[in-house]
Amino acid sequence: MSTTTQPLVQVRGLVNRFGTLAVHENLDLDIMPGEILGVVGGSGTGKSVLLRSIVGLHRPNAGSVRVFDVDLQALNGEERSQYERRFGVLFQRGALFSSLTVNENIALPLIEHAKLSRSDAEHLAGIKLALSGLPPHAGNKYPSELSGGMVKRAALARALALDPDILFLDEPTAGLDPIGAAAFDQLIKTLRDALGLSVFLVTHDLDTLYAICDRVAVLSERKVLIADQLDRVAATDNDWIQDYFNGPRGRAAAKTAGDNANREVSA
Ligand SMILES: Nc1ncnc2c1ncn2[C@@H]1O[C@H](COP(=O)(O)OP(=O)(O)OP(=O)(O)O)[C@@H](O)[C@H]1O
Repeated sequence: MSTTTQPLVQVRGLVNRFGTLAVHENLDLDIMPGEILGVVGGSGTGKSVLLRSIVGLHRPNAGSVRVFDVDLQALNGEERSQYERRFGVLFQRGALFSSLTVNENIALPLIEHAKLSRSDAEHLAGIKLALSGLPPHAGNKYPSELSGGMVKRAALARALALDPDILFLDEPTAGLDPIGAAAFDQLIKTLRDALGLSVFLVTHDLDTLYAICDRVAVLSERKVLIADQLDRVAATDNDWIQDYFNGPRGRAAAKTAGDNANREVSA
């Protein structure tokens, strides 16, 4: 992880309401350079809305989002989209275009935003495909012809298309079997290490938190209750946190992480 202490993203005083439903009230959060930040919270606590607010897909009712020390809300549309290109987003269901092949899906942002020719874009798409751990022949398939795990990897390849500085992942391992989920976790970590990315990762997957997250932010009561290293978060005196981290599934994930660490030490 980078030693720079200046946050890459600073969310301050974020307010999001839908009618009478208050989702966020004065929420603050930092994303540090090079970190994998896990974002957890009960269903409906506003993890996806937070992600969408940061990447510019949802306009908050109040508050600021500073990215690379620039307040994105203060920019006009064109200036803002220049910054937003530095975000790669993997949506919950992949969100690939079903009428395009995987290669065409990955090439699309390169043609539209980087103004590359189709052949250059498809060549680069092949590289992103390989980075995401997919074989070259997967590029010629349509999303409906891929397994769930391959769709996630294809969507990750598209999120990487424009060489983002920050990767936003919304429940990337949801729906994957445990082996596929563990492999995807390692892929994210490898990409972070190799490309120096920062990763904002919304998840319900305790194994992911233990395996790859540098810090964990807990959303509760319309704000970030705590954002810290996992052991400190798990020790926090809060009912939801205790149920989540120290319930049967949390203890099992912690034990697996401990066993894996011991195996690495003795190997
Ligand atoms: N566009 C919208 N219009 C109205 N309500 C919305 C909208 N988007 C989100 N919400 C509401 O905001 C709340 C937070 O939604 P969000 O999807 O961010 O939750 P989440 O923490 O990601 O949940 P989950 O873990 O179940 O995916 C929910 O009550 C949701 O119904």
